Amino acid sequence: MTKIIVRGGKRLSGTVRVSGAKNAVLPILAASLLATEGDSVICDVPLLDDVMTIQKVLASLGATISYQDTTMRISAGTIASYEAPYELIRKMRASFLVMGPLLARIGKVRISLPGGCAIGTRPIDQHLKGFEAMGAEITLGHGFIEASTSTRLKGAKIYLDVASVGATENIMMAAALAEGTTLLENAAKEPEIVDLANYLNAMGAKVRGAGTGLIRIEGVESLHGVTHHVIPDRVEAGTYMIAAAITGGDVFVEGAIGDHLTPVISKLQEMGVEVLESDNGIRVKADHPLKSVDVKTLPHPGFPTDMQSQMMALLLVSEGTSVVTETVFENRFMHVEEFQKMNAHIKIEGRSAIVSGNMPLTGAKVCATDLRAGAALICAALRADGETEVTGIHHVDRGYVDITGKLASLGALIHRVEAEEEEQQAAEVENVLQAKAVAAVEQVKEAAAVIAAAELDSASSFKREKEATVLKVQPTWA
Ligand SMILES: CC(=O)N[C@H]1[C@@H](OP(=O)(O)OP(=O)(O)OC[C@H]2O[C@@H](n3ccc(=O)[nH]c3=O)[C@H](O)[C@@H]2O)O[C@H](CO)[C@@H](O)[C@@H]1O
Ligand SMILES: C=C(OP(=O)(O)O)C(=O)O
Repeated sequence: MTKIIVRGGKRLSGTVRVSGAKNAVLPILAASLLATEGDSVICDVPLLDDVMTIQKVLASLGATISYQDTTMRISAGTIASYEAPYELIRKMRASFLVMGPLLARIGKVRISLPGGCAIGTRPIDQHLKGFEAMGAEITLGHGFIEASTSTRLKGAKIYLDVASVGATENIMMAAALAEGTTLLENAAKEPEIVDLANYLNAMGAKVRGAGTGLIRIEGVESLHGVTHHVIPDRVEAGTYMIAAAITGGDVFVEGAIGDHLTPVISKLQEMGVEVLESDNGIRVKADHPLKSVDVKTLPHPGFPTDMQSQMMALLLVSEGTSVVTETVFENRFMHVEEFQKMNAHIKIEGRSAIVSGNMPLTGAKVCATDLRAGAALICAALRADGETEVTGIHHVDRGYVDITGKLASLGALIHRVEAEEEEQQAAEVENVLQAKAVAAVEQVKEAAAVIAAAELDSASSFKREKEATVLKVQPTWA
């Protein structure tokens, strides 16, 4: 089992660079399917497990992909299949984002219901409602969705019941090639939506209003490949800001954009953390004790649900009691049980967690129940007394580029043990034990031999004595 081992108590300092945003690059790579001409060149791609998964989905549909360092080149001139493979779609929620581009580009798609982190039920009704409004016929059965349209999709007025990030992105991509204008109301406003709109517009689309609740998309006949730089990952940046604050450290998070992190920055400042924004990053300085604050997750520009568990880790070591309320997903408190193994005192009441601050955290064996839970446990471990072993690392690998390397560069005592490495270590220990056992047997044998020799020696001297005696008592006639 792969694990990350952290010895807590080190104050972090130095500079850490943020990678490209996972939640921006995934829809952008899906949108590359819309380019009939020219290659799409995507720069600052974070090389994460999720990126590898979507790359495989695109390849299975007929796109050609190559990459060098963090630059990916996609050629989607030919789409060879309308069927997205089940094994890939079930692995990751964002792979469902190929539905909009496929419908718009070839008018047909067969895709399984998506998987992803177990943080709630995560329906896709708003995506489907949007496609249906644009003229797609949709059937559902046996865990699969089939959608088709005999003509080009038609622009429509679509009101989202919830400001869903994924539905906004999927509908925006489909509408980019639809006939006529689409008005998307109650759209999500996340920075990743704006990045996708910028990418689509560079490809030749006409998307206006991204970042507000009303997006207007005027459909165009075709789109072409372009070069695009992905925005920095605000959740990764926020995680390093928490890591700095929880250790009472002083860290410059290079590349972090203040405007994308307003709710996180303002909560940190309320707690007494010094946050200094500049053109090329954000510096975080903290001196304990920190004050407790209440946090409620909301769609952007509210406090991001993807930062809730990391924030909870920080609240565990602040003075007083805090209330953390999760309104975006109905089951995103699974990290609480793991924190409790580290001596955290947290009580869940409905959609809120009552967090007792100022608890001396202790190292423990814990498991990442989802991506951000894993990051939060690592943050708590940086502050805990003793050693913490975090398993469930495949979740963390979905969203953090080299988290151990980046934290170690800030002075954290952290390392990763790969499953094979662990097996190898176990085999080495077994070899050593076996060698010791063999040596012990040899020693026992040697000792036994010595004893036997001694016994033999005393037996022969006894025999010699006896013989001597016998000789002595021999009759004179012999
Ligand atoms: C790859 C990606 O970008 N993932 C992010 C995206 O996920 P994702 O796009 O899946 O999240 P959504 O914004 O769609 O989900 C928000 C809420 O809307 C509900 N909902 C969503 C769609 C739908 O058709 N019907 C419906 O009821 C969901 O169950 C959830 O309660 O936004 C989430 C909310 O900021 C983040 O936590 C994820 O990190
Ligand atoms: C929940 C997340 O991702 P996904 O939507 O891909 O499951 C996340 O990034 O925290």
